[in-house]
Amino acid sequence: MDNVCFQQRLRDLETRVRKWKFLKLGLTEVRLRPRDRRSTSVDQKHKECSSTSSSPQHQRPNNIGYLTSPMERKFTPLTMKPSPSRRDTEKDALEFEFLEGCKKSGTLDIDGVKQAVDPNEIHIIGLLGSGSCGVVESAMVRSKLMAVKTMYKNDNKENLKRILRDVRIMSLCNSPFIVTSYGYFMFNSSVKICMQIMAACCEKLLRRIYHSKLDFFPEFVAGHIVYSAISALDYLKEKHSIIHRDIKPSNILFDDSGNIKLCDFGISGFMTDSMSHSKSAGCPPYMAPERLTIETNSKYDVRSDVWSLGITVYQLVTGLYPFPLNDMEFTTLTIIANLNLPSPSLKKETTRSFSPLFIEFLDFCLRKDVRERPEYKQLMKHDFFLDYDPASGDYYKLKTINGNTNQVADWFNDIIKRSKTEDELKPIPNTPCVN
Ligand SMILES: Nc1ncnc2c1ncn2[C@@H]1O[C@H](COP(=O)(O)OP(=O)(O)OP(=O)(O)O)[C@@H](O)[C@H]1O
Repeated sequence: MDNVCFQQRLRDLETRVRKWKFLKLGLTEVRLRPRDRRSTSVDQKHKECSSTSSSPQHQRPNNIGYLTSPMERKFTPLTMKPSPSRRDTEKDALEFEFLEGCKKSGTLDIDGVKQAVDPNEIHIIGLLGSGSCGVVESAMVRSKLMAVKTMYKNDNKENLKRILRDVRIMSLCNSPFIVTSYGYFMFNSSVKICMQIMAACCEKLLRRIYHSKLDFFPEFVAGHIVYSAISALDYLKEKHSIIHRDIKPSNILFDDSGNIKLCDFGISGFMTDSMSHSKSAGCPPYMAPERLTIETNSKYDVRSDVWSLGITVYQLVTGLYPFPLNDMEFTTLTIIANLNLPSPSLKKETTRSFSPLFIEFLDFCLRKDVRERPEYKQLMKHDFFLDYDPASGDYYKLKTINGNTNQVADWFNDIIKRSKTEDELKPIPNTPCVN
């Protein structure tokens, strides 16, 4: 290998590792900062209620830096700090969008009625989950049970971008396969999105199943997940030119009636020419090979989400992440990105049997070479997808065979009954720990 080629390869590898480390250290640190945790208290919420009028630009930054470990702070070179005289126009635009958003803050659409709600009327009941950007809690607002996602604003531009994207996209969407937003509240240092409450995400369900030694997701549930997720992703693409970019088990939710919906648009992107041009971080273990390669990671399309859905479904039906994780993280990404190494396939699965249609469908989703991977419209013509389409006769046949009106709801409620809530927090070996 000549020297130029070797140097290029080294830079490539270094960038990939830095991206993953950034996600794991940087964003996770933000989630765990005690200062942020404190601000979830009811007192803090009340303090913030009247704070939307003052400009966030005149505030002191509420954190010292994005990477918050003392080591990282100590060694941040001074030259990395932007000069105060140089204006960051993108950040100014984001702050402006934030202030504009404040105008609609507090107007909730509850059961078709738009109403001005005071933040004091949010009565938190308990924690539903937490992610890299905030916490989700159940709450009662004017007699309506809802999920309230609180995201903390800091001085970091990426953090602000992420919050605004989540708010904007949640407000735009109107699909039975996407969690409904009722509205939001914007404060100086945090944002709350009020949304439809769901019963559990696939990640929690998988943990319950694993620790209670139950059977992993059956094929028919995987079929409903595929149908709902692809319908949601196709809606986002066709109606709003949006690519999700963060498909993984924790972002696919079930309600008690067996409905399956997508959530979390914090790192979604708007596409131009059907391509995404942003390098925003996603969750590396679920990222498509083309997103892990330096030459292509700034230009990719919806087929990257098809890959992430394939990995997610593979994991749900087998209980296993299909790549080795017990090695260095870097090695996992290299195996995914190497097109010469084979893709995972349910064909090789020995402990459970799946229909040839399902195996073929997942093989299509998991084609490493993006040029060979189908887009949504092609997947929607596949017989496995059509079997779960309510407009197709086969779906109803499936229901009658089992003499059951809602098999997914029955399966879901049975898992909840036979497993323990505390298992939702226990990780599964050899599976990415993303929340
Ligand atoms: N509407 C909802 N109803 C019930 N639970 C929810 C709802 N939305 C989210 N959750 C729970 O909260 C968890 C975290 O939510 P979310 O993924 O939106 O946060 P996040 O900070 O954007 O996370 P990350 O980016 O790490 O995926 C979810 O995995 C899910 O378990």
